[in-house]
Amino acid sequence: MSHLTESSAWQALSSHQPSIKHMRELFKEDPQRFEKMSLKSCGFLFDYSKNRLDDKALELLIELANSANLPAKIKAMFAGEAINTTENRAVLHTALRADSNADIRVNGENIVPEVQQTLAKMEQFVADVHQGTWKGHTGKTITDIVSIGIGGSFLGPKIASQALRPFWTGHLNCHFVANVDATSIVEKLKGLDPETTLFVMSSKSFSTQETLTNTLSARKWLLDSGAEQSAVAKHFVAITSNVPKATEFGIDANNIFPMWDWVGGRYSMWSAIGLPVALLIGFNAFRELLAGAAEMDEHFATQPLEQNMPVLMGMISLWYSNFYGSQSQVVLTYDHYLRGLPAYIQQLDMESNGKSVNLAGDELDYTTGPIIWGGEGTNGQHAYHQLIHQGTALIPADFIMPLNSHNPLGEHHAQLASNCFGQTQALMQGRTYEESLAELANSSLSDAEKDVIAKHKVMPGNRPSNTILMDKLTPKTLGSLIALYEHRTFVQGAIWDINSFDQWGVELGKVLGVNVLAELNPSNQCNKFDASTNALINCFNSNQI
Ligand SMILES: O=P(O)(O)OC[C@H]1O[C@](O)(CO)[C@@H](O)[C@@H]1O
Repeated sequence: MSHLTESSAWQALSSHQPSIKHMRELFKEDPQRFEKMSLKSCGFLFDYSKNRLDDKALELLIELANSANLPAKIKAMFAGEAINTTENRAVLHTALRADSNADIRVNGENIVPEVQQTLAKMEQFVADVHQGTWKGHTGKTITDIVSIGIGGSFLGPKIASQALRPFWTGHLNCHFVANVDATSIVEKLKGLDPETTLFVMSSKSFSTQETLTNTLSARKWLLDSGAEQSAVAKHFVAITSNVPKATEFGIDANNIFPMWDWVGGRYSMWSAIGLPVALLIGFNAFRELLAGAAEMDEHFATQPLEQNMPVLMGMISLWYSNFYGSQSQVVLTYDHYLRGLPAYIQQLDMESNGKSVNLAGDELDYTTGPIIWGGEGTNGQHAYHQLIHQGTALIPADFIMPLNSHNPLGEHHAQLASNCFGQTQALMQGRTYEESLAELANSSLSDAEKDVIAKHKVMPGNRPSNTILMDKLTPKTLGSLIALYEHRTFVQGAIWDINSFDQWGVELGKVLGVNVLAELNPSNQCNKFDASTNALINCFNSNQI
């Protein structure tokens, strides 16, 4: 057994779990349950009362967090300790949104001035593009941004741009290209004018195959339109921590926005990786996004564990993973602008906490990161909610909804809200056999038929959910929301004693992919690999038309 599973809090949680009553009972017994199990902070109402929790379970979860030294680990992250131990790096996405007077040190040096300088460079660039001072090579004003990047260098800017559509200034349109599948870039470039298109190339490492290939194709598209080589400087900017490689690639040194090895890719939208967002919503709004995240940082760093939103979210999610065998969790956004958020949280959480060894490298005897998925409500209600309500898997859900719509139209928003709240209620209370039977009382079915149908209509209930409400979706609330999930991910990694900040699991596929690429040639008969891989390669080689 590991240190964690041997701990008294873990053992006590295991023994206590079977005694937790159905949530229906818990709500009946305690009229104060919502007041006790909800929290208001950073512009959110966080309702966690519809969970399989009683006072004792909550107390023990906080005890587990304490026994895993969570408070000290939070301090270590904010202080810039090298908590990404396998890469010997600090983890300081929080420094990207820290106050300009803050003093945060990496290897003895305050990194805040450098962060501020980069923000100033971004601000100037946004102003130049918006005011038309920055022009394309034929002197025309830029109208379209094409952002090229993948993973953390794509999902953050993409979902933030989508979420903040009502805040776009109207100066620009933006298109995102991530996949190496040519269809992605070809379709995005259709209808764009090379003279008025600016490419923002985002790659922390400047070595990601997809991003380099797409950038080369973008450059070819520009040059094929008749532009001279010198035009590249007017149409390409890059964000990277590998400045030498970017200049070697041909990006003008003045057009490079730095980032740093102490920012993880999936935590990087607050750095210059967020440039497409700033170009769309303007720099003041971008600063609001940072301010929202900073507010959540402050909350996370200072609030006691039992009133700390990311801590509660993290511990509740861990409760289901480790003590109920739940393998998946769902994020349901009741807001069309937030439809991309589940995919973002999926990468954030699964790339961070999809690990099977602890910091010392020992294999774990407990479950880590769950499968995160989700989508937009109410659409999901007519697709996968059936399984969440009546399937055999336990899938805790996060419901996220702004109280006010950017598009108030008739009864739409009230209907959206009623669906959101109704779903959390149905998941919690379910429907008993007796209730199902009663619903059939006036039907013409025989008693035997009623019995069968009633059994099919039974919903077990006791299915957990959190609800996160905010007044309105704004740059600030979006910043707080994303930071909330970042810190939730951190909390779980800290308890599980894993490194949430490396991603060795994605490396092998990249390396093998390069070896395979060398074999893809119509005149080649491959026999270097296993029988399946050889056959797939040879099928490809012999079918090129
Ligand atoms: O920004 P880069 O270096 O191009 O990397 C892109 C993405 O690739 C990964 O390394 C692995 O998928 C992510 O963590 C990262 O965000």
